[in-house]
Amino acid sequence: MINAGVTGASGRMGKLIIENILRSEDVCLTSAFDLANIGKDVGEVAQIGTLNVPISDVSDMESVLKETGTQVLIDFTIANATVVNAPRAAASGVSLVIGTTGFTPEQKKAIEDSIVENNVAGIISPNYSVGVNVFFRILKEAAKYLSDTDIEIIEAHHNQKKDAPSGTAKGAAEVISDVLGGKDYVYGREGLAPRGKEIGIHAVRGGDIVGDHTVLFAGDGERIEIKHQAHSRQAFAGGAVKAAAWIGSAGPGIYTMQDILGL
Ligand SMILES: NC(=O)C1=CN([C@@H]2O[C@H](COP(=O)(O)OP(=O)(O)OC[C@H]3O[C@@H](n4cnc5c(N)ncnc54)[C@H](OP(=O)(O)O)[C@@H]3O)[C@@H](O)[C@H]2O)C=CC1
Ligand SMILES: O=C(O)C1=N[C@H](C(=O)O)C[C@H](O)C1
Repeated sequence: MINAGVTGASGRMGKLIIENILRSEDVCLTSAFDLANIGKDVGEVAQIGTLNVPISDVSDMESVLKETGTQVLIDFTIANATVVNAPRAAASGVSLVIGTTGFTPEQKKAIEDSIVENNVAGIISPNYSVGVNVFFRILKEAAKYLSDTDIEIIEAHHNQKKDAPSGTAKGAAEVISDVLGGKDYVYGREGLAPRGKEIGIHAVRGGDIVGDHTVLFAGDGERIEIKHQAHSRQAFAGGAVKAAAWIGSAGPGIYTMQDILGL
């Protein structure tokens, strides 16, 4: 059994991850952190019954992780918080499953460095669903044969999402760019904006859309659209708990969802 903590425990993803941990035979909830509801039982906040795990203030992170024997921290918060909290957990010898998106390249590198320097295991993935990771794999194949087409990525999410474009859209662009030997990205277009060889990336925000990603390869006289749609956050939460079970028994290093899913 792996002892897991959850940061962002009162958030949309945090609450669902806690529900998934309760159903898991491999992962056990030992700690929870957030900005609000400090001291309240995390199960009561998530409206799933008393769990006897209080929500702790992140300022007490090191002592709480130690006292509770937490081995893996699952973090779905916001980039500016993760870049501070994840290295603190790593320095306490705790492995990391990071779902937060919106990092700058420097923030992502700082977290990766903390994983390596502290000899823990860690994964930073913009999307823990099986489907999106298969979608990435399909994009890698498609890009090999469609290098002459115009490539556009369109993502749509709910109106509460803070970062844009999504981490998954940026991940899709990276997969394609790697195959094509490096591409420039253009985020949206306005005014005089003739198309070049870039990958266009476009973000739509509205209502309760869970997460749609479409990659368009448009050529002369034809086009291919490759699309993933999440119907429920369960697709992400289930994957994050699976990753925690895997990371908790892995050796030190930085891993990907491809490693965990065997893709
Ligand atoms: N990788 C994946 O598969 C997925 C990734 N995500 C990403 O996960 C992140 C969270 O998404 P979501 O759950 O929808 O967002 P929410 O805003 O619902 O949840 C985030 C939670 O983190 C809390 N928080 C903010 N700052 C801190 C901090 N310093 N310490 C502890 N807790 C903090 C927030 O508190 P408060 O509200 O008070 O600010 C909130 O409770 C986003 O970056 C999103 O893009 C989402 C879905 C899937
Ligand atoms: O904020 C969300 O909701 C989501 N964020 C992730 C992202 O930015 O790619 C993953 C998913 O699409 C939902």
